[in-house]
Order: sequence, then C-alpha cells, then structure tokens
Amino acid sequence: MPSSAALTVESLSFQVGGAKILTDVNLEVAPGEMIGVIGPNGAGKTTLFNMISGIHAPTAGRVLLGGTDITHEPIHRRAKAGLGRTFQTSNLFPGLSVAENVRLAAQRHLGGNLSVWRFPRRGDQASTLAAGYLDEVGLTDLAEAPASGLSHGDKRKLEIAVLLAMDPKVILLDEPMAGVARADVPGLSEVIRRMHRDHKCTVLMVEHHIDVVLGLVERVAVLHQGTILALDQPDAIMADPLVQSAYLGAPV
Ligand SMILES: Nc1ncnc2c1ncn2[C@@H]1O[C@H](COP(=O)(O)OP(=O)(O)OP(=O)(O)O)[C@@H](O)[C@H]1O
Repeated sequence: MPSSAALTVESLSFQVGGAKILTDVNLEVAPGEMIGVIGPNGAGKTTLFNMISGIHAPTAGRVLLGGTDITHEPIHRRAKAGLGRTFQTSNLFPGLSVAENVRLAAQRHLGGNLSVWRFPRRGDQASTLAAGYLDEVGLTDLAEAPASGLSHGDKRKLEIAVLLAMDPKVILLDEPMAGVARADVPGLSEVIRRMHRDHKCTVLMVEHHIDVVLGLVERVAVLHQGTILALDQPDAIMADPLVQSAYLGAPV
C-alpha cells in the first residue's frame, strides 16, 4: 500500500570507503507532524539531512516526498516539489535588508522572475507577503536593517521567514539553536512552534538542545552510530533505558 507520509526515509544507508555512516535508516513523518532528530556528535544527523535534501546521494535506500521518490532529484527540484531547509550556517543575502531577503524569496515563489521592473505588480504582492512573514517571526522592526547585522537568533528567524515565503510542505530545520544566545532560545522556539501550528507544515528538526526538542516535537528519533535507536513520543524517549545509556550516558 502506498504511504500517506509527507516524508519517508526508506532503508537509507550511506557508506564512505569502508565506513558505514548511516545503516538502514527508516523514518516516516506524517503530514503536519514535527519530529526531532537527536543523537551524539557523529551519529549521522547532518548526513541524514544531506541525503534528504539532496546534497549527497545515499549508497542504498530511498527518500520520498509525499509518496514521490526524490532520491535522485537535484536540490532545486526537491525545493520546487516542496522541500525547504535551513542550514547551521546561515544562507541569507547578508548585504540585503531583512525585508529584501524575504521579498526575493516570495517573488521567486510567485513567479520565478526577480525583475520588479518587468513585473511591478508581482513585486508589490511579494512585498506584502514579505511584510506578513516578517511580522510572523517578529522582525518587523528590523525590516530595513541589513541582514548581516542581525544577531544569530534573529538570523534564524529571518531564515524561517524566507522559508515561509517559499511555502514548503516539508521543512528541515538543521540545528536552529546553534550559535543562538541562551536568552534568545525561548523566543526562537516560539517562532518555530507558531510556524508549525499556523502553517500546518511537516517539520523534521535536528537539534542538540534536548529541552527545546522535547518541548516542541510530537516524536523524537534518536540516531546512534548511524542507526535509529528509538523513535517515540518525548516522554517515552526520556524514559527509555536504551536511550539513556547509549545517548545520554546516565538517567535524566
Ligand atoms: N562524506 C564523508 N566522508 C567521510 N566521513 C563522513 C562523511 N560525511 C560524514 N562523515 C562522518 O560520518 C559521521 C557522521 O557525521 P555527521 O556530521 O552526519 O554527524 P552528526 O550527528 O551530524 O554530528 P554533529 O552532531 O557533530 O553535527 C562522522 O564521523 C563524520 O566524520
């Protein structure tokens, strides 16, 4: 029977030389679900994201987006099919203003052409949409500031606004809290929570801040030495002795 999952990772393996980086990873993310991927350094989290987003090809297995096999599709076709990703290192246009970054993404999504001179109405529509997304992530007051001057936390919020402008069905959040000041973590968590709730998008999130993951997601996948050690609701994951000994080292 065909899967109704928004994102399916099926028997995914990745091997470099003799080293097994991922081994037979299976994961189904239901439409509108948010799953967190945790695991110690070197467990294979980034590699898994790179396989899903198309940066590297798996040695074996498949990736399906809404039931369609995208395993061999290039990155831009995956994006067009509705897969969005943020990166640990920001991929914004640093010289452009906060608003321009979102407006360009909205305009590309609307029509693919960046020329406001040839399509002035599309430009207006993109600006209106951009203002809405900036409001959603709480960056309206910084709309005219250069993106390069933002704090790490605000850059992540801007990346989310850029993603929303592209209207993805499935969003991969790659360590959204990395480099973010401790004081900014709750605010950014709230932006992610609202994005998921209001846009009903499917989210897969790699994150080292376990508290953040447990507070946001419906299920947690624990990756350990390239395999899924456990996949369950946050409470069950924290109570799982296998997870405690293999990942956390001690009861929590
Ligand atoms: N292309 C590659 N060639 C060789 N080794 C690789 C390659 N990609 C990943 N690895 C190795 O695979 C393992 C998993 O790396 P990966 O970055 O996916 O882990 P991670 O769980 O994201 O770790 P972290 O939490 O530190 O970001 C590491 O030991 C890494 O050195």
